[in-house]
Amino acid sequence: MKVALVGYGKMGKTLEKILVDRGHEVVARFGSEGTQVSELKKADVAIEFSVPEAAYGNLKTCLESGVPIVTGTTGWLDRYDEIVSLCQEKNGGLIYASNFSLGVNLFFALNRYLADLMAPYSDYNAEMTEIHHIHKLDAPSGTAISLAEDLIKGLPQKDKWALKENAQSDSDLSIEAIRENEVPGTHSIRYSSAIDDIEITHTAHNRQGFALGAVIAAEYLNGKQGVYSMRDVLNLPS
Ligand SMILES: NC(=O)C1=CN([C@@H]2O[C@H](COP(=O)(O)OP(=O)(O)OC[C@H]3O[C@@H](n4cnc5c(N)ncnc54)[C@H](O)[C@@H]3O)[C@@H](O)[C@H]2O)C=CC1
Ligand SMILES: O=C(O)C1=N[C@H](C(=O)O)C[C@H](O)C1
Repeated sequence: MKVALVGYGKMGKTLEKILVDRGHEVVARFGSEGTQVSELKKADVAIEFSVPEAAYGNLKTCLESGVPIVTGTTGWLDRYDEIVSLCQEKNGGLIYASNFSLGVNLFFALNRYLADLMAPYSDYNAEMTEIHHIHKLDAPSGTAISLAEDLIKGLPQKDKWALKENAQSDSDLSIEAIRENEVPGTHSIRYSSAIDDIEITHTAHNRQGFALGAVIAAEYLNGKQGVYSMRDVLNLPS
C-alpha cells in the first residue's frame, strides 16, 4: 500500500516506522506547509494526524483528490458532518477515530457496559479525568469526548459533558483535563458514592497502539468507499 502522511509530527513519525515494518511505502509527507495534490495523488490512502485547525482543510483536499483518508486529529469534530457529506458526494473513503488503539476501543465497550449497569443507581456520581502531555492543543481530549458521549447515552443522571471548571449542575458530566510532562494519554471514569467508588482507567504507555490501529484502519480502507469506524475495522459489537 502506498501511503501519504498528512502531518509529520509525533504520530506521523511513529506511523512511518509501523508502515515500513508492515511492508508499506510512504510516498509523501506533509507538514505545516500543507498538502500538494500531485504528491497526494500518488497514495492509495492518506493518514492524517495534524492539528485541529488544519484537519478540515486537509480532509477536504484528500476527498476532492480521490484519496481515501484515515484521520485521528482531534478538536475539529464540529465539522465532522460536513466531511461525511463530502465523502458521500465524492464516493470517497473515510475513517475517523478519536483513538485508534485496540485497548481504548475495548475500553469504549467497557464504558458503555458500565454506564448501563450504573443507570439505576443514582447514589453514584460519574466523573471523568484525562491526562495528557503539555503539548496537547485541545481539551478535553477527543477520546474523553467519545467516552462522555457514550456514557451520557447510557446514564440518565447526566445530560451533557463540561470541563470541570465549567460544570454547573449535577446533570453535567465533569471532565477534568490535566496536562502533565510527556504523558501519552490516560483516561479514567469514576462512579463515587458516600460508601465506595468504582473506577475504570485506560493508560497508554506510548503511541504505538494509536499508530498501529491507524495503520490497520488504512489497510482496511484501502480499495473501499464509504464512512467506517474502528468498530467496523476491529469487528467489535455495537
Ligand atoms: N486518534 C488517535 O488515536 C490519536 C490522535 N492524536 C491526535 O493527532 C493529532 C496530532 O498528534 P501529534 O502527532 O502528537 O501532534 P504533533 O504536534 O507532534 O504533530 C502535528 C504535526 O502537524 C503538522 N501540521 C501543522 N499544520 C499542518 C497542516 N496544515 N497540514 C499537515 N500537517 C500540519 C505540524 O507541523 C506537526 O508536525 C492531535 O490532534 C492529537 O490529538 C494523537 C494520538 C492518537
Ligand atoms: O494528543 C494526543 O496525544 C492524543 N490525542 C487523542 C485524544 O485527543 O484523545 C488520543 C490520545 O489520547 C492521544
